[in-house]
Amino acid sequence: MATATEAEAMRRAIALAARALGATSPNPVVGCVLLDPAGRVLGEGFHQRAGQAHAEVNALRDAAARGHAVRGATAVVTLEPCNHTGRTGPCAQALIEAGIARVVYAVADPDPTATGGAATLAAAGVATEGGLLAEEAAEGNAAWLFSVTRGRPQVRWKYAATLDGRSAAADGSSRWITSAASRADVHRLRAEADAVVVGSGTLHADDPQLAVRGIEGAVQPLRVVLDTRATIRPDARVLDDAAPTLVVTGPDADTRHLPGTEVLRLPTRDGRVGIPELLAALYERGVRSVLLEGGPVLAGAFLAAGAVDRVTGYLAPALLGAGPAALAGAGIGSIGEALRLDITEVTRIGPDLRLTAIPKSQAIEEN
Ligand SMILES: NC(=O)C1=CN([C@@H]2O[C@H](COP(=O)(O)OP(=O)(O)OC[C@H]3O[C@@H](n4cnc5c(N)ncnc54)[C@H](OP(=O)(O)O)[C@@H]3O)[C@@H](O)[C@H]2O)C=CC1
Ligand SMILES: Nc1c(N[C@@H]2O[C@H](COP(=O)(O)O)[C@@H](O)[C@H]2O)[nH]c(=O)[nH]c1=O
Repeated sequence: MATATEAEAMRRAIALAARALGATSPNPVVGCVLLDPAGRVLGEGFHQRAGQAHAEVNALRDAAARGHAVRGATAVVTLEPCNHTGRTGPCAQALIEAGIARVVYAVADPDPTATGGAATLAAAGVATEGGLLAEEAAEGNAAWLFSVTRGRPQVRWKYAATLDGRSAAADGSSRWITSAASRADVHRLRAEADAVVVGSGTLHADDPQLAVRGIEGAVQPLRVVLDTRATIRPDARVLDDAAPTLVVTGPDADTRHLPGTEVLRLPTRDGRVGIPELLAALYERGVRSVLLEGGPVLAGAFLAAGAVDRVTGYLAPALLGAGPAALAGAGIGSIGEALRLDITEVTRIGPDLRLTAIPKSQAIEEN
């Protein structure tokens, strides 16, 4: 049984892991704390970027830098230590070689190429225990765990609307519905995502930049524009150098006006870029989480494709009475077909409300 000190160390490891959310894909976020037999912290670390040292190795280095020997110590890790040699060596082996006597981890590694660390540790005589604070640790790694088991990124649809559910005014103007505080909060969502996606409608109406602003050290997500016929103008703000951008078109789009822009041609469905094809291609590029920023037509198409996994709505205390609804054309005709969600969070942000919700079907699956 894990001790209260180990549980406290796991909470710290989960917090450490969260610091790198949005920066590690295609890898998970992982945190690690090393304890001596009396429960004192010897070292701690987290995985900061794909290709760089894993959490366990950083914690071992931290202990060494602090002048602490780790032989006989306990490693508390948010994810089962990996068992494979990828860009870095296997962590299970590193822990064994360092003389770690006990490993307590939260979540088993579902990645078929990396799994098996617990068995390797146990075979080497290391006392190994999984499942400590598993739910909290899994929530911290939700997008990665989701994507690795399904082979597509997890999609969070974000929208801003008035209390009567309008996402733009009747004349098409929509800047700004929500407060500056809410819009700043959206930049945190962008920073946590690997890619931010909009359709050509939003592109032409808003000329959005879609980069993370105001968060120091944030890794910029890939900006993705779904533009079947490549109607984007070369001077669109989304093509500036603040972050990488991918313009996704149908197979026959004329892109001669976009020299130097990365274009991905995908098959169409009903004359528009295919969403399953898009998600598969993004996964292939290492994208594990997508922030879908609109607009209503594209959001409806994602919903119809069964590809809305999280919803974050910012509701402003304003009424419009006309103008597009937040979501259009999702192919839902009767109340029985409504996608039912569980609200998992409600927070006041300045004058607005932020709501987060998860489809009921996924909540059942994940419990
Ligand atoms: N309040 C908010 O949160 C937001 C509001 N808005 C507002 O919404 C309005 C724009 O809305 P909207 O036109 O819905 O914008 P979208 O960004 O949803 O763009 C829709 C267009 O995307 C293209 N597209 C490419 N592939 C697909 C696909 N598989 N499914 C659906 N569309 C696809 C289509 O054009 P094509 O095939 O020709 O490329 C389609 O017409 C603006 O007024 C904007 O200000 C926008 C975003 C957020
Ligand atoms: N109007 C509206 C939003 N609109 C979204 O923000 C995008 C603009 O991004 P950027 O150019 O980077 O600031 C825009 O295209 C649309 O996706 N978001 C909100 O949080 N609140 C708002 O009231």
